Amino acid sequence: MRSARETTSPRGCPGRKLRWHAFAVAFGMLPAFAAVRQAFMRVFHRQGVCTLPSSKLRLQVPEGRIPVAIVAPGSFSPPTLLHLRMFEEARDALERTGGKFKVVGGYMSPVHDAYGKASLAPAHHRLSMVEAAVSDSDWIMADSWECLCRSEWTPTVEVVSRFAAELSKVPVAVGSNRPQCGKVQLVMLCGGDVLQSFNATKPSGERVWPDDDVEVIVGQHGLVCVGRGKADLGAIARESTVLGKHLDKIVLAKPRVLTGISSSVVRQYLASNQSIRYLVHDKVSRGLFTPGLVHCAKGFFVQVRDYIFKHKLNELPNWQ
Ligand SMILES: Nc1ncnc2c1ncn2[C@@H]1O[C@H](COP(=O)(O)OP(=O)(O)OP(=O)(O)O)[C@@H](O)[C@H]1O
Ligand SMILES: NC(=O)c1ccc[n+]([C@@H]2O[C@H](COP(=O)(O)O)[C@@H](O)[C@H]2O)c1
Repeated sequence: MRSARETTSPRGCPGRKLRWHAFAVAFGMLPAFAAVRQAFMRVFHRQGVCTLPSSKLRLQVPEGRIPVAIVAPGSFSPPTLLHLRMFEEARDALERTGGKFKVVGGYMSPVHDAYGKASLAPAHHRLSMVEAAVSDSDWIMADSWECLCRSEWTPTVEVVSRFAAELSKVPVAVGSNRPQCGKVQLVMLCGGDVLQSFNATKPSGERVWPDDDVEVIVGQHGLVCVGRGKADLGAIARESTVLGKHLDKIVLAKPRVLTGISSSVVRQYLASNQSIRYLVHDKVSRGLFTPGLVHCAKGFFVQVRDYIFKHKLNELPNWQ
């Protein structure tokens, strides 16, 4: 497998972008500078700080295979081992689908703080934890565009479309053909709860996911969904008007092992001062990835504990 690091990037000068990115990340690790970092990332967006990471992309796939990249939008507050496991399940499911696809890379895209869920740790902490969680994966990457390079929450359809547009600039070789742009197909990755939410309506009567958005995400790109519980995902997809039209674009993965691990469970462990080891990647739980991450992980712990202290909670806070 050739990696993008060994090749000349189609978008030129990756070294310079990486140095800028390293500076931006190091700078933003200091919590006091979080807002400055966001502004900094936005200002330098045009200069390449927020360009798509491509170092782990596979640039060659076997003859007859469609190169596919996977993007999982989510809160990742914090990222758990099951988020990583979800990517492995999704890749296996896609590559099993009639030997049609070859997965060339995966992206975790933490949502912007402005999404407004009370359980969101600040974006720079979540991004750093995601970066730590994927640090020893040879194919999953963390992308900062959605959480740090935008000034507000971005509907997922736009996130997915931006990934597709960026990946269309990456030349990939199929078999012995010369590398060509526009070959990579993008699919969104989600858990069964998100698939169910495609049919959900807010108390205001508004759809959680507008049908037009689902039409683009699933109909134009594709969806791989990993079961989290006993829900019959096939039935959910068939019974939905918009999903039902695109069953050929939906791949369902049914993990052999189900656990109740979720970010909320991890937050509850943290809140009650219990170990979170083996629920999250070790580098996330120990915060030993970089000096920056020590800060980040401590920041996250301190946030939760401060909350408990401040509110004199004897019980677990309801962070959901
Ligand atoms: N155990 C799991 N199996 C399959 N998908 C999962 C699992 N945990 C999370 N996901 C999926 O990962 C994506 C991001 O999830 P998110 O960051 O909201 O995590 P979460 O564990 O559901 O968080 P929370 O507990 O805070 O609601 C979503 O598509 C979600 O369905
Ligand atoms: N209409 C939309 O684009 C839409 C709706 C709900 C959730 N989402 C995304 O789904 C992800 C998970 O959100 P929840 O944790 O609320 O399920 C987030 O990245 C969020 O941006 C998008």
